[in-house]
This record gives sequence, C-alpha cells and structure tokens, in this order.
Amino acid sequence: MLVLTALAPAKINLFLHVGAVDADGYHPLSSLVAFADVGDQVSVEPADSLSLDLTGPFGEALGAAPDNLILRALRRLGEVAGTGEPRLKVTLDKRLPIAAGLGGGSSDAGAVLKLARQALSLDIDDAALEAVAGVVGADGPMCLRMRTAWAEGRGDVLTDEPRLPPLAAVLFNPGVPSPTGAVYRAYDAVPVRSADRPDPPHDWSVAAVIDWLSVQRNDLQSPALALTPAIADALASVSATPQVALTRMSGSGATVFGLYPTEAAAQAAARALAAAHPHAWVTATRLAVQ
Ligand SMILES: C[C@@](CO)(OP(=O)(O)O)[C@H](O)COP(=O)(O)OP(=O)(O)OC[C@H]1O[C@@H](n2ccc(N)nc2=O)[C@H](O)[C@@H]1O
Ligand SMILES: Nc1ncnc2c1ncn2[C@@H]1O[C@H](COP(=O)(O)OP(=O)(O)O)[C@@H](O)[C@H]1O
Repeated sequence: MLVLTALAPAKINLFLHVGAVDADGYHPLSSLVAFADVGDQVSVEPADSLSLDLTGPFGEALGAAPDNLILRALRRLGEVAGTGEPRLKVTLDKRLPIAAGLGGGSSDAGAVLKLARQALSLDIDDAALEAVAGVVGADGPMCLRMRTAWAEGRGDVLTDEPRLPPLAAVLFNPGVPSPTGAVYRAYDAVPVRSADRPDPPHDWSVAAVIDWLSVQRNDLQSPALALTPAIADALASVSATPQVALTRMSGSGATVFGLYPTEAAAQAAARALAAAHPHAWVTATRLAVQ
C-alpha cells in the first residue's frame, strides 16, 4: 500500500506588527514568516474511510479530537473536490508543542492537504488548495506554502521572499500553552501599534538581516507575557546564551527563538538550555532553508 509522508515544519514569525482590531474581531498584521527544518511528521495512505492516528511526544496531549485541524481541512477538501470525505488513513507524529506560536496545527493541515491531493490524484491547483487551507485559520495558507513570505491582511495575504538567507536558530518553549485568541484580546486592552510593513533590508547577509530584525517588533509579546509569565523566563534564558544575536517570541507564544551567527553556536546554546531546563522543549534548527 502506498504511504506518503512529509514534514509539517514549525513556522516562526521573525517580526509581527499588529494593528487595531477590525469589526470582525480579527487584527490586520504584517509579518515575515520563515519555516524551520524541524516539525511534525505526517503520513497518509489510501483506506476505506477517513481516520487519524496520533503518535509522538505531544500526541497524547492533543488527543484524537474530531475537530483536529487535519480532519477539518480534509473534510473541506472533499467538499471542494466533490469527492465526499477523503478515504485516507492519516498518521500524525506530533513533535511540536501545542498552542506554541509555531503554527503546528496549520502546518499539519497544510502538509496533509498536499499529500491528500497527491494520494487521491485530485485536480486542484495550488491557489485552490490555499483557499481550502484557510478553513483551519488565518495561518492556514502560509503554512500550506511553507516558504519564507511576507504576510499581511489577517496573515493570509502572502508574498514569497526568496532572499532571506538560512538562519541558525534555537527554539525554546517553556511547556505552557499560550492561547492565540486570549493574547489578541489582551493586546486590545493596551494602546495598539500599527500593522506597518517595514522596508526590507538593503543587504540580505545574515548579520544585516539580524540587525534589521532587531529594530522590528512582535507586538503580541507584551500581552502574551502578561498572560503567561513563563515567557519572560524563556526570553531571559535564551538571551543569556553565548553569541545570541536576537531573542524574540514567535506568533502568540509561548515559544521564543534565538538567532545565532553560526549553527555551532545555536547547537551549543540548545544543549545548554536543554540541560538547564529539563521540562522545556528546546531544539536547534535552521530557518528558511526551503
Ligand atoms: C498569532 C499568529 C501569527 O502568525 O500565529 P500563532 O501564534 O497562532 O502561531 C496568527 O495570527 C494566528 O493565526 P491562527 O492561529 O491561524 O488564528 P485563527 O485560528 O484564525 O484565529 C484565532 C483567534 O486569533 C485572533 N486573530 C487571529 C488572526 C488575526 N489576524 N487576528 C486575530 O485577532 C482572533 O481572535 C481569532 O479568533
Ligand atoms: N493537528 C493539530 N496540532 C496542533 N493543534 C491542533 C491540531 N488540531 C487542532 N489543534 C488545536 O489548535 C489550537 C492551536 O494549536 P497550534 O496550531 O499548535 O497553535 P499555534 O499556532 O499557536 O502554534 C490548539 O487549541 C489545539 O488544540
């Protein structure tokens, strides 16, 4: 039986500028998103009916709920393709923490949608598949693409950015979920900034990109920190590692990333952080290698 597998990579918001809430409850934003070389592992194979099996370190915590974003996306795919519920056995090896600002659920859905199109030989183009991915949330289309991009609108208006160089990074999650909706609501309680899109860097070398990022912001960092104090410790821990050039929260948290001048420095930092924080989720990774 043919089994197709793929990586569902972690998404990182290198910066995230957020404007005032719109009447529909969503916020306009501007972000540069990049994808890591770590993530969940998904597989699909033809079957008599649709099913989802969960494995991996965070599989039990997620639970086999019928509203899993993978199942939501596949049901929508079946409607759009006119095939009815896709007959696929899906396996999700859940390696990314949940509600972590890494877009894990959206990335799972994106990866499975592409595998399902292939497994079922569906005649549906990339633009239509991106529209299907929107059913899982504002991050759905970017996580289907899995390429470095400028994101605007609600996060669903995307422009590819092939110039970003690979960046050596550490991801540090303190082991506490950060609920996206609550973070956006906390953001509304303080004077808001704007969803300004900065001019791109003049020079796309690693050092120049990091300098340029350091004058951008994640506007959700303060409200997330107020709701989840463990994020402050995470920022402090990553900031204290040797050679770290930038420390920032991704998305609505609670994952914090650090950027380093070399992969060796990132790997050394990840080892030290994991040893000092046995309950945290820590990994060295490379961003923007796609
Ligand atoms: C913050 C970001 C940054 O990339 O990522 P994560 O932290 O989730 O990874 C995203 O904006 C999260 O996108 P996503 O997780 O898909 O959000 P959705 O499910 O569509 O929305 C969850 C809730 O977040 C709020 N929301 C989301 C997107 C947006 N542009 N404005 C919002 O106000 C809304 O209150 C919504 O009810
Ligand atoms: N496949 C999935 N992986 C992760 N979370 C999922 C999945 N399906 C549904 N969810 C739910 O989606 C919400 C957001 O999870 P996640 O995508 O991990 O957040 P974030 O975008 O902040 O990293 C959580 O409440 C989680 O229970």
